[in-house]
Amino acid sequence: MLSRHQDPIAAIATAPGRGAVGIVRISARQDLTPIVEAICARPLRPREATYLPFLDAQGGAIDQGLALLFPAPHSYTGEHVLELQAHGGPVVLQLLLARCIEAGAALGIRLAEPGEFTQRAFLNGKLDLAQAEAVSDLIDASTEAAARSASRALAGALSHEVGELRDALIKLRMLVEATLDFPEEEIDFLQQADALGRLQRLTAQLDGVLDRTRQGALLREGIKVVLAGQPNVGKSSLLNALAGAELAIVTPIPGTTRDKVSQTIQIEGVPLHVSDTAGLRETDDVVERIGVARSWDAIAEADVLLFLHDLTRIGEAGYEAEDRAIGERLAAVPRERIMQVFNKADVAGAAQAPEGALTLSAKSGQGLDQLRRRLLEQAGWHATPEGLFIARERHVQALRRTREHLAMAGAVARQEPPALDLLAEELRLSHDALGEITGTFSADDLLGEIFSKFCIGK
Ligand SMILES: Nc1nc2c(c(=O)[nH]1)N(C=O)[C@@H](CNc1ccc(C(=O)N[C@@H](CCC(=O)O)C(=O)O)cc1)CN2
Ligand SMILES: Nc1nc2c(ncn2[C@@H]2O[C@H](COP(=O)(O)OP(=O)(O)OP(=O)(O)O)[C@@H](O)[C@H]2O)c(=O)[nH]1
Ligand SMILES: [Mg+2]
Repeated sequence: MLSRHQDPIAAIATAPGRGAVGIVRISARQDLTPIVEAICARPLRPREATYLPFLDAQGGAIDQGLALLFPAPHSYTGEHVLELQAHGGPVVLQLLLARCIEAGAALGIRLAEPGEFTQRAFLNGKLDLAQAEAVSDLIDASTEAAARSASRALAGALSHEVGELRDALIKLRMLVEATLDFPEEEIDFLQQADALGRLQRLTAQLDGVLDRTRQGALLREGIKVVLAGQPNVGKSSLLNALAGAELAIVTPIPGTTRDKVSQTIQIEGVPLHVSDTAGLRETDDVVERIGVARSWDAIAEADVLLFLHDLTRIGEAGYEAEDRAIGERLAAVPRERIMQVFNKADVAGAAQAPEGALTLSAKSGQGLDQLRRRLLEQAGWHATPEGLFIARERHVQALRRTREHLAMAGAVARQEPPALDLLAEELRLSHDALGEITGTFSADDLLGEIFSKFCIGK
């Protein structure tokens, strides 16, 4: 009995629907000659496109197209791969896929699961885990910046940076382990200083990679921006202005928005997931009350909370008391996440917002560019898109853990005399955390989770 990873697999490798051309592909450890004979009725030269009819079991043509055979290990998956490039209709591709399953029955062929081709490329050492993730990010990219940086990650940009860190870490580990192996020899002071120097350089290098990886993750995941404040201050107007579309209903009636309205917008290629919420106030209206409760839920999850105020109502006692009450309830939100923004500057005359707050008008658009800049700043975006690679929160977390263990190693190394076994252990843990990025050290459930998010056929 073969294990799951050893079954031959088949899938339609192009997006379902009507394309000009569609590809059905098969990947198998076993020689694919029986399937080639059945469907193509002639031998194929390796890696050479051959135009021929794809035959059904009765010898009739399902379609005419190009057949391409990639003998192992020189293929995408590292296994034997057969591609049948047919016309792109969904029915013809389904027929061709069913024919492949039928012709491969004796080999034990089955339909591929999501991401299974790429998972095999990973298992066979064609791609590391960060590159495999970049394949999925490239396909899912919704902006040019995301696509270009995913392509750089696929080409190995993140893997390369991680590889350099790993090499430096390995040298350091060897130094420490060598000293551990010869306990009778006195640890000389120079060697300890050397280890400390290496550790410091490695940490500085890691900080650089961590920063670029964080930028890459920002490009992929974006940030959650929540617009909150009293009714009628212009939250929905601001969402619409940022999105450039009439998404949320705007009226002069306080309490217009009852439910959260969300939209993803782009600023310099960074996705911002912006949510407009129901105005915060005490109310007897059952529906509005549920809406306000949802506003508070959204606030709790915001990366950036845009606390919106009405500049024309500054100095109004009731209005200001309400704002203070909201401010008190926001005490649980970390200060640095909150941005104070005063709206309706177009009709506010000489009214002044407090120091440090932004002033703008959702109606006239004044101040919006400054808001966009501040949002990017608040998100921690300072990258230039050139040379940037896409990354995931998972990579950032792994690098943080790598760094924490390096910091502990540093603390141990500075002790007199340093506890070498503890130092070695922290460096090992650091190395393991780093290995999670490229998958040299990854749990099976992590792999399952990553590949299951791919589309089928990839
Ligand atoms: N028709 C087709 N186009 C495609 C793919 C595919 O699978 N089929 N790809 C699927 O994602 C991407 C290209 N990825 C590929 C990666 C490696 C190999 C390959 O044959 N590798 C061999 C030989 C390398 C070489 O000649 O330099 C190897 O690694 O040994 C092919 C496609 C995008 N375009
Ligand atoms: N002059 C002016 N009017 C604005 C501006 N922004 C919003 N308004 C007006 O203020 C009123 C309320 O705007 P909304 O965007 O619905 O306010 P909101 O904060 O979403 O209100 P709720 O959904 O009730 O919480 C509408 O009449 C808008 O046209 C602005 O910048 N200038
Ligand atoms: Mg509203």
